[in-house]
Amino acid sequence: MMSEVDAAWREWLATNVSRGCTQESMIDAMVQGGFEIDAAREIVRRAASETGAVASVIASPEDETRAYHYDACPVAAGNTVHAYDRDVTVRIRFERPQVIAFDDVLSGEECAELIERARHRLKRSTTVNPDNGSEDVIQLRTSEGFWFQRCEDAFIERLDHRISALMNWPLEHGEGLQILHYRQGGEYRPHFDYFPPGQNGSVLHTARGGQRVATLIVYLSDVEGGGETVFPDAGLAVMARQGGAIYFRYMNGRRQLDPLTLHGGAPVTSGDKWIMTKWMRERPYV
Ligand SMILES: O=C(O)CCC(=O)C(=O)O
Ligand SMILES: [Fe+2]
Repeated sequence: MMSEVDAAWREWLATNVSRGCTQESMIDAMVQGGFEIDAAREIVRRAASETGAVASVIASPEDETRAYHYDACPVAAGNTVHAYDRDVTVRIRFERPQVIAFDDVLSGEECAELIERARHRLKRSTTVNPDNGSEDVIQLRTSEGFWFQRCEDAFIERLDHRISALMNWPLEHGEGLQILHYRQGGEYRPHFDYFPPGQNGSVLHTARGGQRVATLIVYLSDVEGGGETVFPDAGLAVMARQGGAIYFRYMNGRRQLDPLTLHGGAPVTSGDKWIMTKWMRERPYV
């Protein structure tokens, strides 16, 4: 457990406070980064009062525009999107944060094939260590995962093309598809998919392709109980339904990051949960 706030964490705190992040979201991120919850609460409270005092002295009209600016929705208006080789149904559009839920991104057969291919190749999921960028197994993320190489064969290539068309973002900017399996009791506590600016570990991850800009999570199975994707600061929960997906965007054209995209996978109370995730980067991921 960490209790010391080094220079990188200090900068991260100051940036997030001035950007208007909620204290709860910062506390969550610090706990994910290895801090004890009470220490994180106290550190965030102190940072908010210090930075808040400075900010109020230097406040200018510009500060009001520092809140995350929402660019136009990445998915064109309409009830269906033609994505490469498939018509995908739009279910829900949410503006703040920018979240879109879809049905029929994958067929039942495609979901089953992905699960079969991944089943024997799963490894316990890791999380990025904020200090040194290494991938650690921690309790906050109890699932098993497997990565496909981008376009590794004809089947995966077709899905990579479809997902890139759906996300309206170049295929070359995408990480390889990741499969995750949660058993009963498995969960992924609230976190950001972007690499927190100002953390040493983030440097390693953004060296290739830059920052993450958006996520697509495809549900490969229905879940008997629990397992919804939750956005605690937005008061939003999306149920896992086989073939459906959720798209959320957190970096805009000004390179601001949207703290409202704090999200997690709620505990699976009954049955299994399988998902497939695509993360898009700001630049080609090569
Ligand atoms: O399991 C979920 O619904 C969320 C997964 C997630 O947030 C992630 O893999 O980054
Ligand atoms: Fe995530």
